[in-house]
Amino acid sequence: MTENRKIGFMERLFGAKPKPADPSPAPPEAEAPQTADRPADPPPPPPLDTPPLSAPTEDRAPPPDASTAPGNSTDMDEEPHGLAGPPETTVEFVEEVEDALETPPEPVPPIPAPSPLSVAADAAPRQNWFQRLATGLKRSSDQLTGGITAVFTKKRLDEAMLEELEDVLIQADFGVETATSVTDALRRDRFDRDVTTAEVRAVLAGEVARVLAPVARPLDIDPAHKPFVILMVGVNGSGKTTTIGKLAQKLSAEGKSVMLAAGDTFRAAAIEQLQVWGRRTGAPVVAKPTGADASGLAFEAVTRARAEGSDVLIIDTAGRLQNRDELMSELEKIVRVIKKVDPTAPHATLLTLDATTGQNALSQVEIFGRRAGVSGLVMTKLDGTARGGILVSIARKHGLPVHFIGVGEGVDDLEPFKADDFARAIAGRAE
Ligand SMILES: Nc1nc2c(ncn2[C@@H]2O[C@H](COP(=O)(O)OP(=O)(O)OP(=O)(O)O)[C@@H](O)[C@H]2O)c(=O)[nH]1
Repeated sequence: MTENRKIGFMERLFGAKPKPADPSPAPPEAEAPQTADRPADPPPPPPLDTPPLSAPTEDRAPPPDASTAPGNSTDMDEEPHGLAGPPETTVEFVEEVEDALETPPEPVPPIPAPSPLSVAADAAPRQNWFQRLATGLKRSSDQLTGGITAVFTKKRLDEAMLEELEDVLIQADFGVETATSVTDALRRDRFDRDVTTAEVRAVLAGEVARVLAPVARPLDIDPAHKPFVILMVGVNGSGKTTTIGKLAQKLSAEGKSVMLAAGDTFRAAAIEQLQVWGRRTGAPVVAKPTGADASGLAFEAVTRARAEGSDVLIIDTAGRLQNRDELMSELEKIVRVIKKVDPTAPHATLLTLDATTGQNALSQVEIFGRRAGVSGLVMTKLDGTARGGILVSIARKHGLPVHFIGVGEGVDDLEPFKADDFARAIAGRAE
């Protein structure tokens, strides 16, 4: 019987009822003309789902303009990626950046980043984190609940229902192993007995929590390192800069002195975006004019943070696709140069993963891990996908710590990752 089931399962995977196309094959290398300093990045892999709430997924089309968060937009944002002569090369701009470097920023009390989501949240009664998590994961949980309800039309659990459930879970990106462990557990405990959808969701939540518990690890800022250097890496538009802002806010609120480094020297808008976050959180920002060498900037930033006794230095980097060898080499160089100032740094290299990129995230973890020595993950935009199960696939395959997850653009929408909460929210067990 098991044998029959396995054959049926493979057929369903690759045969009569295939899973939707896997976007993981890397997009072809851009053959478009390259700029003198740096090739224009091809767009990041397309999301599998309908675009999320507002601007975010738009940002991942070329150019990867990250600055659509209110307060961050500039005229420059309209510039196509890589076009010559943007205003950031003007004397005024350069002076502005240099002035910003010279003038110590006035301490500004941290204010939450305004966003359509946080504004809406302010109007409504304030949600606690679990409620926001459950709201953020609603697309995923609705899709799952709908799929499970459609499968469990009969009371008594039979093999056909288990096979269909396996499909539902695989299509939600939980991965084959998690899907089979859920159905194996149900087969073992419930076969030929009455089962409700709530019981199925409870089994799913249990399995998800079991897989995620070992990777749900907080980001430990070791005070022995001063500064504790965090390098933020990821593909274009995955949420690096926004995550840096949210992290800076959290760390400042804990009483740590934070310095930021605008290492995405390729985009003026990214530099400005970080400066806005710096003003909001009272963190000084080390920046250079667009086009400056990113590793040189990282060197300066570590040197300055050390001289000023900062507790934490967070270095932004330009978004890059993992299959762009020369850009990944540039990242390796940044790491090498940081080590010249402090051989133990970076103390954390965080990969931000956009949950809407689906299966491609697996290859991002693998290649960024190999080239940049990723120490932990931040998964953003879980609110923009119905396939939040991808986090479970990544945890099972790579076992890297997941420090934070993002379920919105607001400053409160990033929280330390907790396996149980995530499991309950995604399985629609918000009670
Ligand atoms: N809905 C939602 N949007 C998010 C989340 N995190 C980030 N964003 C949005 O995603 C967009 C891109 O974020 P950025 O932080 O600029 O991304 P980036 O990785 O720095 O981008 P590049 O510098 O182009 O590589 C912005 O509009 C953010 O507001 C999240 O958890 N949920």
